[in-house]
Amino acid sequence: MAALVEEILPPSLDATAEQPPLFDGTTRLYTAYICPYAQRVWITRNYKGLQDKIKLVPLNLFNRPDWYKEKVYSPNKVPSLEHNGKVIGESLDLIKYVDSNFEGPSLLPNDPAKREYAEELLSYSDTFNGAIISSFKGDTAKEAGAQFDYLENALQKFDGPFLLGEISLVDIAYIPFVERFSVFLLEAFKIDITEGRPKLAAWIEEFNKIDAYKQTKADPKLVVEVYTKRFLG
Ligand SMILES: N[C@@H](CCC(=O)N[C@@H](CS)C(=O)NCC(=O)O)C(=O)O
Repeated sequence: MAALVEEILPPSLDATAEQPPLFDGTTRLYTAYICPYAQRVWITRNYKGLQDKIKLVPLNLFNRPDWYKEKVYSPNKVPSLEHNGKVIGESLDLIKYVDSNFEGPSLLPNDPAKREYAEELLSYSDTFNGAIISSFKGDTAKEAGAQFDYLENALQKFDGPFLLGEISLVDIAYIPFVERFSVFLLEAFKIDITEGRPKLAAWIEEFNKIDAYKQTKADPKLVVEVYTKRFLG
């Protein structure tokens, strides 16, 4: 369940910050507020009501503390999760890990047909993101449009506003990216991704009602700034 009271978010740690204790029994999500991969795990944690069980350790990715790579997680990326004496990474693995190793509502249905489709959609997410990012330097409307059509079609497969009907890890895997692409495409290309895609529009609207998600949304101004620099520079 979503927390009723809005969580006060801790400040991001930069290169000057001291390392929090490691393996002291606290479960920690090393994250960055701007990172869509980390946001997947953050939403999962919030949705399952694990705010008191999984502590957020936000990092400033532009001025990262050396101890993160040296002592915590050598790939030096976020997200990573410190739990039970080890640190593990990769957002798609982490959302499944958090779903199956912690309490709270399950975020994967038991229905085998839905499970199979979940895997298909999860493994498609890198292709989806990659195609949209490369569309920024190509025929944006056509190439990005094809990816949003894919989601629009996927949303028609099961009854209900979410990809498997009910909300699941699959929706949580896509929303951080759709959120950023939607802001950036509108601002930089005047493309409204919901135009002519009623299912996608309803999906985004449903998400915006969920506190577990709302609290994780990225600052749209920062998204535009970072994306413009990274993809149009
Ligand atoms: N495949 C990874 C990707 C994580 C990732 O690329 N995170 C970015 C921030 S959004 C990062 O930490 N980049 C820092 C770097 O690559 O040095 C996952 O799904 O968790």
